[in-house]
Amino acid sequence: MQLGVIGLGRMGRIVVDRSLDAGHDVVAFDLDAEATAAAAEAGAIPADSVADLADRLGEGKRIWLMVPAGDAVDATLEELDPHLDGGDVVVDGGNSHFGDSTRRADSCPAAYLDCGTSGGPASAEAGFSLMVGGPEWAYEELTPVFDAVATGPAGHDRMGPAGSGHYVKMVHNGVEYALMQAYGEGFELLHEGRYDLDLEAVARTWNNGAVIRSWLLELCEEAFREEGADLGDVADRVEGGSTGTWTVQEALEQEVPLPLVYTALSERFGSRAGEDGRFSRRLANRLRYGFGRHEVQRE
Ligand SMILES: NC(=O)C1=CN([C@@H]2O[C@H](COP(=O)(O)OP(=O)(O)OC[C@H]3O[C@@H](n4cnc5c(N)ncnc54)[C@H](O)[C@@H]3O)[C@@H](O)[C@H]2O)C=CC1
Ligand SMILES: O=C(CO)[C@H](O)[C@H](O)COP(=O)(O)O
Repeated sequence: MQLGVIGLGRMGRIVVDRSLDAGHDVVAFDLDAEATAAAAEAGAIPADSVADLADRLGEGKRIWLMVPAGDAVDATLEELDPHLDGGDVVVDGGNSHFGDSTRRADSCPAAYLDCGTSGGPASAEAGFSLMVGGPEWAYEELTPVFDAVATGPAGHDRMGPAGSGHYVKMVHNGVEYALMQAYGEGFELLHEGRYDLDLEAVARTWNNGAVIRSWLLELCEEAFREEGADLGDVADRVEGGSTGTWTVQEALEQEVPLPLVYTALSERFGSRAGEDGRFSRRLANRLRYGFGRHEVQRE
């Protein structure tokens, strides 16, 4: 299949590389010319604008957007609009709000797939987990690309109609916040508590057979190995928060109690309000680098 990829940062570049590896042809564009040139070096056909990318794709365009959520998605869709028709498919693989995605699906001339993407840049080799919303025919049409970008056929599925893919990814991120909070609290007590413990050894032991083993816990182990058991100069400041905020807003609207997600989100806000250093938040700060390559805030 021929795939156009717009947005070649940490995540988009992985979409390009995994698609190329699976034998697909890729036309690539990023506002940053260096990112486009790097994708070309890897084997993609470079485009010098959104219009150029659309021209190079011809009829039956399949286009994957991996730009920051919000204005960049709308700006790209506006540029694509005159080049699209009902036989084309656009995938938004970023962390867009599900409400934005349903609005875009309504106005986009092409079939529109909202695709929640999990795994982060750290999953370049293993592949992502993809949660897709939108028309069934478009999902089936893009399945060879989803097979390539995900861990394989089991790593993606159609969640339902427009918006559902990003809705599921929003809730996924709420769970991610709560899990980070839970591990953070446990390690904080172990760090402050009555024994002088090697937290890397604790995490390694837990990761081998314990009920609470997980990839996030492997990233805790990695963080202690690389930063030291006291997390060195990793600051008590946790950035991000948009997807967790949306999760809590949706829970309030649906009257579903989500105290853990709300607490984890509040901890992030607290970390940015000058409250004093908490080990749990320092670990959350470092874990965001582990899965997302988000910059670590340091003292
Ligand atoms: N980093 C992560 O762990 C994950 C990120 N995501 C989502 O994937 C999307 C991309 O994230 P990253 O790759 O991490 O960001 P990034 O900042 O590494 O890359 C974004 C790229 O988009 C380009 N760009 C921005 N506006 C553009 C436009 N109008 N036209 C063309 N290119 C444009 C930038 O030059 C940059 O190369 C975001 O929505 C993010 O929330 C989703 C899952 C995990
Ligand atoms: O979607 C992701 C992981 O699943 C991204 O890494 C996202 O940026 C995480 O959210 P936040 O930036 O609020 O920590």
